Amino acid sequence: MPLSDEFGREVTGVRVSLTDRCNFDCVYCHNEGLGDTRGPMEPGDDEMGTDDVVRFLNVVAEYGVDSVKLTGGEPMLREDLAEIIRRAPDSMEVSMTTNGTFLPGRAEELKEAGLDRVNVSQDALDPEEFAEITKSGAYDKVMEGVQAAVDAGLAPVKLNMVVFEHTAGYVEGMVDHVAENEGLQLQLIEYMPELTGRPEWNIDIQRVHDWLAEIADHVEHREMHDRKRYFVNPEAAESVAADPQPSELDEFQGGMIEIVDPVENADFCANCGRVRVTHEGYLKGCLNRNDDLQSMGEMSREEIREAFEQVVAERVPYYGEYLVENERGEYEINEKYISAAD
Ligand SMILES: Nc1nc2c(ncn2[C@@H]2O[C@H](COP(=O)(O)OP(=O)(O)OP(=O)(O)O)[C@@H](O)[C@H]2O)c(=O)[nH]1
Ligand SMILES: C[S@@+](CC[C@H](N)C(=O)[O-])C[C@H]1O[C@@H](n2cnc3c(N)ncnc32)[C@H](O)[C@@H]1O
Ligand code: SF4
Ligand code: SF4
Repeated sequence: MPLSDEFGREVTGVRVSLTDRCNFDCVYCHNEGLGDTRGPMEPGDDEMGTDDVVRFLNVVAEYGVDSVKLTGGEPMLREDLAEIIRRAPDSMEVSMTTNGTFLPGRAEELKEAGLDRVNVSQDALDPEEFAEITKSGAYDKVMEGVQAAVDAGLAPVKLNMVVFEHTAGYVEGMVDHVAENEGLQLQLIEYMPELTGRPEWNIDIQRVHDWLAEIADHVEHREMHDRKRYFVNPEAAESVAADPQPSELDEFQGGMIEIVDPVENADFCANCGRVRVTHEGYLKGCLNRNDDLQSMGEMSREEIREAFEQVVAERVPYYGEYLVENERGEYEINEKYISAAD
């Protein structure tokens, strides 16, 4: 039976950041709240070891956690990635979010190890625009990586595109791209300035919703985060039942566009059921907070249990509870959490 926080939010998933290292330097990167990705590429002493990650997953599986997202930094920089996946509990769906550069030649091996699916970050279809955003010349590798993931059956392969000032003009092209290419789906992620600053890069995500609603044949709500999914490929949309089961939607292969819009969205936070783990082995109840880190000590099973129960008990929806709207419509820290934020 999954644990719930005092806002009735069950925790059924974990997001594990395997490293804060990365071979890219994306201009928008929040690095899951862990600071700058730049620095040495060699494994740091501070990273959780293979056994710690596996032990953690086994303990939380006992609490009904049935999915894990491996992320980073760039999770494919971890040499023990396949081993972690292989030793993850069978009861868990294992997915990964990656920049895709290391997928060529390795996607098959990860699939065999038990990886179910991948999300690959891709913010533009043009190599120069791509380089401008990621500060990397690895465009061809990423395109190859996406194809390698499709070929290996890591489905659905979701392309993650951050929608902000630099990319707003590429959204239409990306929508066409996934509609035309079988095996791909698109996640349009609202730029989150909370950890990175630059609020002037924000675009109005509602305009993207409105545009997709106009061209979509079918619209669904995903339970997680109350996210909206638009089905834009007419032929593909017809193959979805009138009242599809979530599993059918997950299998949908073409023209599906999901919007991830967490910014100032209390409904998104009210439906948030995932706890995070930093590469150093700290639990974290919310992406946007840095005052809720919970140590797992030496990561014995008992310490993991205690810390996990505590972090769940202390989870708070960020928008709507930790931050509340004032009379001017701006979000500010709820008075009852002000001492925690100091
Ligand atoms: N604020 C906030 N943003 C999130 C949350 N989950 C995902 N995001 C944003 O969406 C980005 C992409 O998430 P992914 O790692 O691809 O995974 P996902 O979309 O959440 O999960 P799946 O759709 O199940 O693959 C994250 O890096 C965040 O920017 C969340 O719980 N809170
Ligand atoms: C931090 S990255 C880690 C995994 C991997 N390196 C990658 O890029 O896919 C995870 C996701 O966060 C997204 N992301 C990073 N910074 C963001 C921001 N400020 N706003 C919205 N999404 C962001 C990225 O686009 C990526 O899809
Ligand atoms: S690839 Fe991922 S972790 Fe690396 S800089 Fe880009 S968004 Fe951040
Ligand atoms: S509560 Fe935090 S982690 Fe959950 S959706 Fe809101 S901002 Fe994201």
